[in-house]
Amino acid sequence: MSITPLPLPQPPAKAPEFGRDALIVCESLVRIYQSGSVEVQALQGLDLVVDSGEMVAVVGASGSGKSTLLSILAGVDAPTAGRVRVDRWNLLDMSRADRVRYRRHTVGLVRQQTAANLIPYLTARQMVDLPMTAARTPRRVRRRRAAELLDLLGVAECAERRPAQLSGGQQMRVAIAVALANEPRVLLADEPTGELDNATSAAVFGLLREINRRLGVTVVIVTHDPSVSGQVERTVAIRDGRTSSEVLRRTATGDDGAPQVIAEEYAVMDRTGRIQVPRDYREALALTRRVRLVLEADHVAIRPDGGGPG
Ligand SMILES: Nc1ncnc2c1ncn2[C@@H]1O[C@H](COP(=O)(O)OP(=O)(O)OP(=O)(O)O)[C@@H](O)[C@H]1O
Repeated sequence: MSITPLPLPQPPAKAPEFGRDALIVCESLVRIYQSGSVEVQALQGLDLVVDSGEMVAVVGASGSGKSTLLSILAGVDAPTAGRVRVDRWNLLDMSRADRVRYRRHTVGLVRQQTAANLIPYLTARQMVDLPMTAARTPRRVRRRRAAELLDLLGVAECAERRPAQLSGGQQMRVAIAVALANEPRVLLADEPTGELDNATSAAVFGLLREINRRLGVTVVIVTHDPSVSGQVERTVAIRDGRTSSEVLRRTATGDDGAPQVIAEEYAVMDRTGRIQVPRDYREALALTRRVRLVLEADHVAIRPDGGGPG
């Protein structure tokens, strides 16, 4: 029996470089931790592309590799293999001096425990001033910018207070102001609302959205809280150290003319064509080890194995 192959669309002569125009590109990122004789693969070939100006949430269960990813993007940790570029920096191959420059100017990091971001004996204004002093910003500019940032974050009245005199929400706002002090292109936040009550977390999210919109800073938030996807336009899910799916939200006009938020889930395909089929889909059709892929004119179908030698 002969099978007539479907005519395949012609690929472009030269495929464009993966994530060429993006601000953040992670490709096949691997991070292996060695603890004693045990190897832990925290990231197992993760792909992620974030465009300039985006606000993205990275969600995943505890241990899925979220904090590891953020530490690598922050220049605090180095990957074992793969490719990672932020702005013009190749994070896999960076001198010590460049790493300092990168951490000082390109990224701002807000850590998971609110207290870890703050210095107990400094006031809010002094803490925002510190990264600018390290960057040798003139005193006059530092003063003005610290006042502007504390005002933007809604904690202008806390400028002369130390961390112990601030509420959890105020501490987080000051920590964000500190992270923004040197005008980074990227703000990275690890569980920024993990220790806050619902109302305070909603307020902090609103602020992050405003910073993203008003300052044009690209924001990447890592959290185990799936409800966060309701707060951002794009949510990337990671599972077992790999990107598994993305949810995109957009506003469209419904039949009644009212605006409606539409959330669509996509599977993420890596460069070699691998995708992860969600467990509920696999279970619904009893998809197991072997499936049939069928190329149709405008889609690829995955069908259960019809039998035969196993
Ligand atoms: N320094 C380290 N040494 C050894 N193993 C580590 C180290 N840091 C992380 N791991 C392991 O790597 C895996 C991923 O950890 P990571 O902290 O990135 O996950 P996470 O998704 O941020 O989890 P959580 O939500 O609990 O913070 C886990 O199995 C963790 O135990």
